[in-house]
Amino acid sequence: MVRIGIIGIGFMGYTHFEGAKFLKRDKITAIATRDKKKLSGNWSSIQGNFGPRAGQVDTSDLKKYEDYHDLLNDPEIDLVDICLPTELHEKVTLEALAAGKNVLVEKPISIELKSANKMVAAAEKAGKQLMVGHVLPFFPEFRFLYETARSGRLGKIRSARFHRVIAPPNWSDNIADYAKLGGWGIDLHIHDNHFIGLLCGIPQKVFSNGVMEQGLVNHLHTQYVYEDSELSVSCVSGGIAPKHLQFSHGFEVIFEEGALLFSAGTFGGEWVVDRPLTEIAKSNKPKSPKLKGGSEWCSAFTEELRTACDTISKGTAPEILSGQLALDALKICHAEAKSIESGRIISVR
Ligand SMILES: NC(=O)C1=CN([C@@H]2O[C@H](COP(=O)(O)OP(=O)(O)OC[C@H]3O[C@@H](n4cnc5c(N)ncnc54)[C@H](OP(=O)(O)O)[C@@H]3O)[C@@H](O)[C@H]2O)C=CC1
Ligand SMILES: O=C1CO[C@H](CO)[C@@H](O)[C@@H]1O
Repeated sequence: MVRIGIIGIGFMGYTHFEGAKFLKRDKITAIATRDKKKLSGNWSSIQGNFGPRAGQVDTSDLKKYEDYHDLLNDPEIDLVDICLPTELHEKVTLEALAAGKNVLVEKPISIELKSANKMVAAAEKAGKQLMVGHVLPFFPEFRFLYETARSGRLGKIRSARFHRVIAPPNWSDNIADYAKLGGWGIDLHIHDNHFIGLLCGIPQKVFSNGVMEQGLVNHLHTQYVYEDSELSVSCVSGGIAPKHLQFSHGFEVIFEEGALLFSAGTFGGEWVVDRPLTEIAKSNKPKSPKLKGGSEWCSAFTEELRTACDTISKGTAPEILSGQLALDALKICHAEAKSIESGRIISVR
């Protein structure tokens, strides 16, 4: 059994906690929160932009720490799951690695490239796993797309178009702090850059235009430029949507032998799947493929945690959660900001 300790009980801490309930072998055994109410199980202040409001949680079987350093020093923790605000990712990751722990840290790895590089290097030096919680590939529709591309069943990808759009989030002071989070061009859109990197590889260059605010990307349209000039990849992402367009994401991917389409979001507080995953192969009629993974709101997080725990027990990190891919996704974000500012195509590498 891999024993997991969560640091930070906010939207993501709660989401990971719920996701972990569906793990068979591995378990959350400890939490660290500064909030006495949360230590006693009253998590009702937590509500993010998907999933239900948290309520009363049974914390009786858990080790409970008010100071996260005590969790880091607990020899009975195998994996530290850092669900803290982004500005604390570097500090707490380095502390956890120094304490001899394997780490799963929420996305984005950091907003600064220097700090992300430092984290990846520290994990290598410590001989511990640094995994970054890029959960998108664990969402059933995205997983299906990724697995279809890997299998070659529909041939090569010719065109891929993604979108991820939100209204400015407000479930905590931390998440409402656009500037501290690096703008939505990092905080939100890094999901797409990570997934696109996984699916199509890291692009050579990007060309973006969009809305910069306070020197950071708020909303953008990006064209990803690959050596293979026949591969067209683009994405629209950002945080300029109106209040009741809380969240929306999806894709249209055209392969040599077919297409996969998907679009869904939270509109006016309701989760709406406006285009369920649809496969249109060759001259076949559209069909809805059977999807893997659970159907709970937090199932993708269960899969992410299962993969992280398997990494600890097997010792090999999959590309999906690797610190390096998370760092490459951040490099794309920085290149996009430069492209918007300069009006030029910018090299990513
Ligand atoms: N993968 C995904 O889909 C998502 C990822 N995220 C990422 O997850 C991370 C956390 O975001 P989210 O959960 O929404 O944020 P929240 O603000 O909801 O939660 C963060 C928690 O961290 C703890 N915390 C805050 N400041 C400090 C501090 N100075 N010292 C110690 N603990 C602190 C608090 O927990 P406590 O009260 O327990 O001390 C707080 O509730 C971010 O990096 C964000 O980008 C966010 C949303 C979705
Ligand atoms: O997916 C997400 C939803 O929006 C949030 C606000 O940008 C992000 O932090 C998060 O990763």
